[in-house]
Amino acid sequence: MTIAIEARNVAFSFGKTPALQGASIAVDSGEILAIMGPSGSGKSTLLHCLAGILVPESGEILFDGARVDSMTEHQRSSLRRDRFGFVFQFGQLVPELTAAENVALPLLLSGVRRAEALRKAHSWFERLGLDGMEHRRSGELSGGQAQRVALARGLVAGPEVLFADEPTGALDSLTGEQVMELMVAAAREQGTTVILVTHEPRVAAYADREVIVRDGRVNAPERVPS
Ligand SMILES: Nc1ncnc2c1ncn2[C@@H]1O[C@H](COP(=O)(O)OP(=O)(O)OP(=O)(O)O)[C@@H](O)[C@H]1O
Repeated sequence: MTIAIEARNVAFSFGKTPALQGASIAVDSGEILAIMGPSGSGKSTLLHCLAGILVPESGEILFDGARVDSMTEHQRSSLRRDRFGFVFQFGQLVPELTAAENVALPLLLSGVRRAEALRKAHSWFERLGLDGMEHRRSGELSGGQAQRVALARGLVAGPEVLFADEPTGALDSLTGEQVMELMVAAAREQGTTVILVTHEPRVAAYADREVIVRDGRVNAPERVPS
């Protein structure tokens, strides 16, 4: 197995609040990893450090042989745009844009021509059960539909790593499972590595592996003796 992305002994604080205190994790290429753990344990901070959104105070982030933590802001921004995809808890669609324009956004930002970007965006609607929703704005979509649009936006540019922070957190459990099924199927098809933060065991069950973050460090899950 090739390692896609790795955190080595990463520390990060918000002012005097330590969020990560020596967190290490290596994620295999194509692996779907669930990061679990109590509220405030550092899950989102770890995701943000891996994704090059936050820069660790110490430790290393490695992606495809490169040190993400020592890149310039411009390099990290290009990395996020060109090689990573993101899905957040509240879809965070741009309300002024149609669903199709929202999905096309990462392609437009990478310089793909508008017609081509919209064509690629449209192909995701049928795939995610969103036929006919292309021209709606986010206010005209249900929570589950909006989150599927956000998922399409996260995957449309064929990212090597998809970062998903509580992607089902705002959905009821059935809708959440539908989003997870689509996410896992699309990721497997594209060979995308997925790093998923969730506090829901039913959501984590879709992953190949679960780790637990406690007090800013990563542990393997505790096994209940049988
Ligand atoms: N922007 C911020 N400013 C100040 N402190 C923060 C900020 N973001 C997170 N923290 C603190 O850092 C620690 C880790 O937060 P983080 O959001 O990574 O935890 P989490 O495990 O993702 O929590 P949750 O499950 O509640 O989302 C917590 O003590 C939190 O209060």
